[in-house]
Amino acid sequence: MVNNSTSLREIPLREKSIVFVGFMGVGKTTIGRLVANKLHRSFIDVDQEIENKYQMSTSEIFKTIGERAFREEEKNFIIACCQQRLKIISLGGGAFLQEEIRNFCLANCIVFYLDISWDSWKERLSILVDSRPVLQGRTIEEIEMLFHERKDTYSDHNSKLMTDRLDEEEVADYITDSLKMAWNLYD
Ligand SMILES: Nc1ncnc2c1ncn2[C@@H]1O[C@H](COP(=O)(O)OP(=O)(O)O)[C@@H](O)[C@H]1O
Ligand SMILES: O=C(O)C1=C[C@@H](OP(=O)(O)O)[C@@H](O)[C@H](O)C1
Ligand SMILES: [Mg+2]
Repeated sequence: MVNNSTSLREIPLREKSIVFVGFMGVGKTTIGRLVANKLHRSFIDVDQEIENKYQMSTSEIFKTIGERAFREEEKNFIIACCQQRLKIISLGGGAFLQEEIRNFCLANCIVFYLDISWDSWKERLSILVDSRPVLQGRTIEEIEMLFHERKDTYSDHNSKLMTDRLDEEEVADYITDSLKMAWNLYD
């Protein structure tokens, strides 16, 4: 369920943009796109926006302009998108490490945390590693440590779903239904 916390009062709840956060590979991009289709809202994937701007993959951006510059772009894009209403926005998994981004998203949007257990996540590693520069050159033990460290980062959110054992459609349906329920309850 979505909490009707005080920070969600200024904009009507049903007009707030929805922001998906969670560890890389949990499904933010895939689920965000599906939820946007189901709710007839436009979808913004922040990584895709940055890739379009630079005409490069995220891995190439990390290699050429560097992670620090990527993080600055990420912050600027997120702050711009989160000022818009009625959007579905998927962040990159590292974005919530920046306090400014966290605070801005929580103050202006509904933050939806997609969670996954380590056991389920590690089955996806082989399909993720080539496109996720943060995973490259790390041992599985280092990745597991990063996975657990990052959990704290996502602890500030308005709503959360454990996605283990749910396929993409099931996750998107659950989220769409819970949002509609919250809108009917609180707005
Ligand atoms: N609930 C799910 N069950 C199984 N696979 C999933 C699920 N959600 C996403 N995936 C798959 O996991 C991979 C990473 O998804 P993606 O949406 O790119 O994650 P993120 O944006 O969080 O990095 C994709 O291959 C996607 O199809
Ligand atoms: O967790 C991270 O630091 C990152 C996650 C990626 O996005 P996804 O979470 O969509 O994979 C992308 O922003 C970049 O590779 C860095
Ligand atoms: Mg993504």
